[in-house]
Amino acid sequence: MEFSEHIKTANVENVVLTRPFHPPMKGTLCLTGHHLLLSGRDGDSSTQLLLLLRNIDAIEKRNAGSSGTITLKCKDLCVLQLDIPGMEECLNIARSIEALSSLETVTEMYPFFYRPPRLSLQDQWGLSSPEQDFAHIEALTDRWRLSQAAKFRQGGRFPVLSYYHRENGKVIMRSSQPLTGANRKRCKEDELLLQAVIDGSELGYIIDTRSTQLAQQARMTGGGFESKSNYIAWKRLHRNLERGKVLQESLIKLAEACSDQSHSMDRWLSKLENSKWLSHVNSVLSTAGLLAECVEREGCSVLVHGSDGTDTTLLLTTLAQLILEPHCRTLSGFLALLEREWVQAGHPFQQRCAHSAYSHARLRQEAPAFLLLLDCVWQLGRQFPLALEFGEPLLLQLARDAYASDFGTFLCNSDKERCALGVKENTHCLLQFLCRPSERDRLTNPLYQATELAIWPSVQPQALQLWTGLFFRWTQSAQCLDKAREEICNLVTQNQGCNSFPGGQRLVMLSGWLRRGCRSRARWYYLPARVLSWSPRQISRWNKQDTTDPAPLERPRVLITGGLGQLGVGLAQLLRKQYGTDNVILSDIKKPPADVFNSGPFVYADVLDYKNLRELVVNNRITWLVHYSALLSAVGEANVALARKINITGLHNVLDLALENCLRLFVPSTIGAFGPSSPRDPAPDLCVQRPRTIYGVSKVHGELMGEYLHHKYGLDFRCLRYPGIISADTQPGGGTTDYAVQIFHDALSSGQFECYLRADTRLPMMHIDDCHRATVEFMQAPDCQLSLRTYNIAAMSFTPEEVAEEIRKHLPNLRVTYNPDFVRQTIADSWPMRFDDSNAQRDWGWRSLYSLSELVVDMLGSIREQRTKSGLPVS
Ligand SMILES: NC(=O)C1=CN([C@@H]2O[C@H](COP(=O)(O)OP(=O)(O)OC[C@H]3O[C@@H](n4cnc5c(N)ncnc54)[C@H](O)[C@@H]3O)[C@@H](O)[C@H]2O)C=CC1
Ligand SMILES: CC(=O)[C@H](N)C(=O)O
Repeated sequence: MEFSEHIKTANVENVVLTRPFHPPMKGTLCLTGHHLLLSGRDGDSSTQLLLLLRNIDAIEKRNAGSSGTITLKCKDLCVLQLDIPGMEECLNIARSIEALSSLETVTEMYPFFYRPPRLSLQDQWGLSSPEQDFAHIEALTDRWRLSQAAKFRQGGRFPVLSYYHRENGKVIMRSSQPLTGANRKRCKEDELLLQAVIDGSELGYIIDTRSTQLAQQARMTGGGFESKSNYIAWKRLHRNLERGKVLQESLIKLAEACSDQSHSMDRWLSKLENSKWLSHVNSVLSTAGLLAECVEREGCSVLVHGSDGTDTTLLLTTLAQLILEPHCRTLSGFLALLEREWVQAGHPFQQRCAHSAYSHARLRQEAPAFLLLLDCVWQLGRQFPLALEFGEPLLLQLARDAYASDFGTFLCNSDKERCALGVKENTHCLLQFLCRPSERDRLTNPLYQATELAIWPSVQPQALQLWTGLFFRWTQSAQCLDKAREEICNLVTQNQGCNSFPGGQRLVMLSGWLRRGCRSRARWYYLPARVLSWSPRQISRWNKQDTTDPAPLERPRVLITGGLGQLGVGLAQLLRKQYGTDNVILSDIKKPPADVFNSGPFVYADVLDYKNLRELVVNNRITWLVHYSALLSAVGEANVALARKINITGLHNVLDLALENCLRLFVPSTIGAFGPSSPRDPAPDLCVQRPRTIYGVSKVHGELMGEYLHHKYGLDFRCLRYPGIISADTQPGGGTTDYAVQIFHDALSSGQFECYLRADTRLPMMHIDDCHRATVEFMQAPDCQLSLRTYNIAAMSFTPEEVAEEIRKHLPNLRVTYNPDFVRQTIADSWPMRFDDSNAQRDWGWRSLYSLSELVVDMLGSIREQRTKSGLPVS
């Protein structure tokens, strides 16, 4: 049938179009085989609407007198209304649209007629070439075996390589379910194929995207799963991901909720929840995280499948690659990934995207699996604003083109069908087109900064948001989003012209401003991370820039590791006063005393147990991490292996966590990070650092790692070099400066003190209150005020003799003897005598409050009070 046979009325005058964000437009409507065109005048200028008929999901007609109204509900969720004079014209137009928007013959569809000026049909179709990508990997098996294995898998989808981890050599494979059936059939070739992937000693995982129950039920219809006894080295994990009708209904409910602006808050929230769309996003992202974790962290190969291997399987393999593989996060890498994992892998686009959310037609094979993928990618981009080279415009275009496109990429249900119908010879490839330099500007993320690290998505409830750019696109103006993007582009350009910061740091600072706000430089920058999500609702809420109080949501959630030592409890007290008791969690591997346990949240956390730490951070929505766990100088020298483990391995765990979860990380360093070859009086921030203790070596390592990750990946790393800390309420944990605490206790208990350092050993010291205040002030300092990531802080400097002399002003009978301990004396002799902290004073206004005489008064007063309360004698 010719197109013209579907068109009874081709032109109608005086049609009025009503559409979102435009005034009504009157003009001439014209219908062609593939488009609806409305040309009219808007004031002095002529305007046009050109709508691809395939984009129309549902048509609703209404007659009123001699005219009629047609409502067109589009697959991209836009809703248009046409008021057409003449009832017959209206009916004819509606009938034509109904017929032409649902053409079934692929070669009649618009991509076969689309011939834009600068594109040639000779242009190559393929972006990715699996043969080339995986050329370095040995072929796993021969053709015959493959054909046997293919017969054993649904639709012939035998396990194929999807991703190869270059560092550990592990792979992600995908397939369909094995056809074991009720008789538990097996296939030697399939078993050998999987066995060939892992050598005998290893374990592999099979992630089955169905629940155990569904997988078992599949046996009744000829499908099934890999039994433990036949696939000995493979461990099956079942994760129930929704598919098909359930997903489609979820999209329909969500679109319905989003299109009605009259909902009250309660109704909106309940409709949103009812749609379960965000739960699907959550399940998919969590399972993709699990898949990536199996490969990267556990070092295991993984096979993924559900039933057909063409929907949920592809969601997981695509997202895992985005999480793990930096190249997939570039524009061309991502498009090649989509081509490989969706177009070539045989996602049935034509069936799945036949209808979108508005159609009244009976559901057949529709399911928004691809849309769900794009939503998950959007969530990743929102959580890691610098990590993806492409931005939201690309995702929106893909979402639209999957349903209705000028290009042939998403036609048909498999590559085989595409080849049979000559799609590649007779249509243009969208993915190829999007890679053209002319498109890049529009599609790239101005903040992009490549990172080699995996980007682990957070799936805690607050981390996932509704993709308003897609679902509210036609109900809320996106103007402010465009403006925000424009401003970001300007900022990036301006920053590129600013020579005062090295290239990488400029962007990091920019993102820091955008995320946290830098009030000291310019109010304008006080746009928190949410702006990067382009969410109109939030922009208007957060754009109130005049307030100087931190927004309540900006309150940090703090975790302190090693919190039961000399310093942790006091810091927690101070932070809790400012941010609320529940927002500060102390942790340690020791049992807390009752008063600490009762004063606020406490959890067990071993810094060597990465998983547990990660759980704590994720479950408690931690945003600041204070890493206090360590073995101090004297104890460390007595147990080098343990010190290395806790101080270095523990630190690496914390660094990884902080990077993954965008935490502000505080790691204290020490006067012990200097050695005999460093300037000693005073020691500046930057100088030779060659410490001679494992404690000092681990601290220098920490300073350098943190600074490196800051410069390379933007980690918000902050480090203060503390002097010896003097406290009355808590005991020091085995350092070289501990004598300066013990002397007060002994002075008040026995009046005698034996010092393990020589009388003239001068070291920098500080009252614990100053130490805590410095830490909190430094943590609160805006990024842009910090010219360094590691600062010395100083207060006073004294020898044992001098402090004893000061104590004698209050306790004249104090007797001090000196019996130097070789290890601690050697350590102390290698440390600075004084600290230069002028950078901290200049950059973020650091000042100590306690002098030696004030410290002595405070220490004696506090310890005296403690002893009296406990009924102990006071000398
Ligand atoms: N107290 C001082 O004079 C100075 C301290 N610092 C640094 O400040 C931080 C805190 O110091 P303090 O409180 O004095 O130390 P501390 O030795 O009193 O406390 C360290 C805490 O770490 C905990 N810990 C040990 N192994 C652990 C593990 N595997 N997982 C979790 N926790 C573990 C211990 O149970 C202990 O409660 C340390 O990093 C230290 O190097 C730096 C300079 C001076
Ligand atoms: C100064 C320190 O780092 C600590 N108190 C120690 O003496 O080890």
